Amino acid sequence: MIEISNVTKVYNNTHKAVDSLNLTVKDGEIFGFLGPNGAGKTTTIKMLTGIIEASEGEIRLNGKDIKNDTLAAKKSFGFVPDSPDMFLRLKGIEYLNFMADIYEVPKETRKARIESLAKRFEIEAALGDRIQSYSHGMRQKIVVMGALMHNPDIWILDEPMTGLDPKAAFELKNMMREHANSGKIVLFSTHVLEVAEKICDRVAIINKGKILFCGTLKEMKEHFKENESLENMFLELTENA
Ligand SMILES: Nc1ncnc2c1ncn2[C@@H]1O[C@H](COP(=O)(O)OP(=O)(O)OP(=O)(O)O)[C@@H](O)[C@H]1O
Repeated sequence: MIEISNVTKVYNNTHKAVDSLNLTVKDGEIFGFLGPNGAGKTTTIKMLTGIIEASEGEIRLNGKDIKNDTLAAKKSFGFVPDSPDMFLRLKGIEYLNFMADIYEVPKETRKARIESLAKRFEIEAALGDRIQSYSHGMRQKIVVMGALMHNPDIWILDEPMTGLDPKAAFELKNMMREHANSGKIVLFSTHVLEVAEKICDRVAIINKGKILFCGTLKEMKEHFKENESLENMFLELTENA
């Protein structure tokens, strides 16, 4: 379970990027975090993953407080940031082994995991190449693979579909569904409404740091007018905020 309680982030003592956010993500859910540019999605994800500290409030991942029990909390999730441009000098396989080392994944387990993920993402042939020679989509794939090396209960992904070709996006969506169906959590941010519409069990819509709506897509459709496209609902939500 992910529990976000009264979380606020103020940048430079002036700019409130996230304002008194409350959110609970339950086991078995794919949870979409939706919002326009600058809404506060990445800021929330950075607080969730312990990259930055909340100005106020509390965040727990599987009961572990990200501020006071950081290591235990961090072990429970795998994180895919919004830019995959990192560790460019490493070869793909070196990066995966590096991630597996950090999370103390036994040699045999990691080998099987790398083989199975590489096959799914059709990246086997490139694992011996440096990441700097990869396309954006290939970098995205290797970062996703790295985040999954320790088989985390909670997946946290910031705009994960960006740059993936249709086959890879399809595979990732299937993997997200399988993970949620096994009783685990997937939380991801997006401003691509169709992605959320297709795979999320619940969504939260955030704008100007505040949650405007949280619930199932069905509830959202009922909440607004029947049969209206998510895009219209989304515009309605954000325009009048
Ligand atoms: N390090 C920072 N210092 C100051 N302000 C910041 C910082 N990071 C983000 N902001 C501001 O906080 C607000 C929320 O930004 P954030 O990156 O969380 O939005 P987002 O929903 O992820 O947007 P996008 O979809 O464009 O990535 C924006 O107004 C942004 O300019």
